[in-house]
Amino acid sequence: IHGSKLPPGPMPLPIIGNLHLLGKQPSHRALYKLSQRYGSIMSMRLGSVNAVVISSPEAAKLFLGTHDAVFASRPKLQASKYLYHGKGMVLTEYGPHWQNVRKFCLIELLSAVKVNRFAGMRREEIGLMVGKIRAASKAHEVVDLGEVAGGLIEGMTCRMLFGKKNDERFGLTRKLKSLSEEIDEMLESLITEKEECSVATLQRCDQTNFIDTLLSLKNEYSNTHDNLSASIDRLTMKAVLLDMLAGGIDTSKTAIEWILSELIKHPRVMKELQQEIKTVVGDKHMVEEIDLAKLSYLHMVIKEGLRLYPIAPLLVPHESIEDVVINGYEIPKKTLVLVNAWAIGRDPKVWSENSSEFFPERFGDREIDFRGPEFQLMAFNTGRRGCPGMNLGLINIGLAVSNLVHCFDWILPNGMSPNDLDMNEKSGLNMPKIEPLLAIPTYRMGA
Ligand code: HEM
Repeated sequence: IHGSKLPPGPMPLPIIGNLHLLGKQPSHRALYKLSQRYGSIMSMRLGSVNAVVISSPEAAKLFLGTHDAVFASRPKLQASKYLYHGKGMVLTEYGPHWQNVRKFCLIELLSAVKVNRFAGMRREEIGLMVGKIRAASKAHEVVDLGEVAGGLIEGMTCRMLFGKKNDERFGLTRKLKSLSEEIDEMLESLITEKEECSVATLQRCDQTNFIDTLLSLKNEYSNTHDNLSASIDRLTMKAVLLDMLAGGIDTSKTAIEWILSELIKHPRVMKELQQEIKTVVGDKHMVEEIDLAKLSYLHMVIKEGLRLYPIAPLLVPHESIEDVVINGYEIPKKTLVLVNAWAIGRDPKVWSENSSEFFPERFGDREIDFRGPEFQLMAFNTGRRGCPGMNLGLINIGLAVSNLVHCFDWILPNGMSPNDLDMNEKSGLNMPKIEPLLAIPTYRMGA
């Protein structure tokens, strides 16, 4: 395929291609600026790799809707080489192995039924979090809300996957960033420990966690030629567990931190939300999972937060599995596709001139949802490669945010005004906040 029919884009340099254009600011911002010049379907060369960057809902609909199947693979990244050789889900190329693993996870871990089974556990963890913040409130201490959210989500995720938390093997956030060998050792020992457990011990557990499910499925099917069990070898088990940890913890933690930052910055929205929660939960001291469906303003707040801060601002890179012509442009096989969810979330053509403001009411009279057919709210992407943990993620965020604002009022330390809150994001795949959100809680439920 010759250059003339590729989508427009900046002229590449030898060897580095256009990499120099990504420069100092976060890539989603740099790519947004370039797209304003070259268009919402833009060619780039990232080193020696052909890439296309998508920056409007219409273009996203073409690539991830109409031609979803063509773009359902992932490029081979450096990381996937040593982290279990693409045996998991997130970075695994399109094919039967990825299909089996994804199906298995959707049925055995992430379906509404399975997620619901852990409601009691989540309630316990929320209770522990509220208790800790209450103690901080009594002592007039400053709380790092990102850290609190991270601890909560890590605890809930580990209990779902492993049936326990707070083991000296954890400390995951640190480990995920360090050597893969260390992670491997941790997962290996967690699986072995379960394997060595007697059936009686396993049956005593009231909730079956994901490792148990993986192991029992393997035994159940080991004499058949079932695709699923053939797929679930030791390496796959570890790869999948790692994907769940990596995909599920930092994303929700970062989302909670951004949403609370915006709430503290906008006292009007905070009051409105606290009022809605009070009306729905009445005298209850905690918001429960069954209340979430009735909290429509909370959902608007969460959507607005993820519109402005899509935690994976360029999603996860997609790759095409065959040549395809879109809008007259020829897109060759093995093109890397980046979808700029951040740019789509701030496009004034979709969200009007106040697109960079935090204004949850914009969802009041519009039917825009994460699953929407028009690809405006792309934080999860709901196509073939879309986030399989969306429902779980939304429950976790909903529970954390609602309880943090129902149980506590928050002010900034050292007399800082909400207007001065730093809202800049770091470069990185999951747009973390540069400055941690520090705030002082006051318990709202009486003494
Ligand atoms: C706020 C919370 C979350 C956000 C914003 C989020 C966002 C995303 C995004 C943007 C993708 C890539 C979609 C694409 O490339 O088209 C993704 C994929 C994925 N997410 Fe999430 N996610 C969240 C929570 C979770 C949770 C709780 C889990 C599981 C416990 C999870 C597991 C995964 C996995 C396994 C994939 C890879 C899917 C595949 O390649 O087939 N995510 N997520």
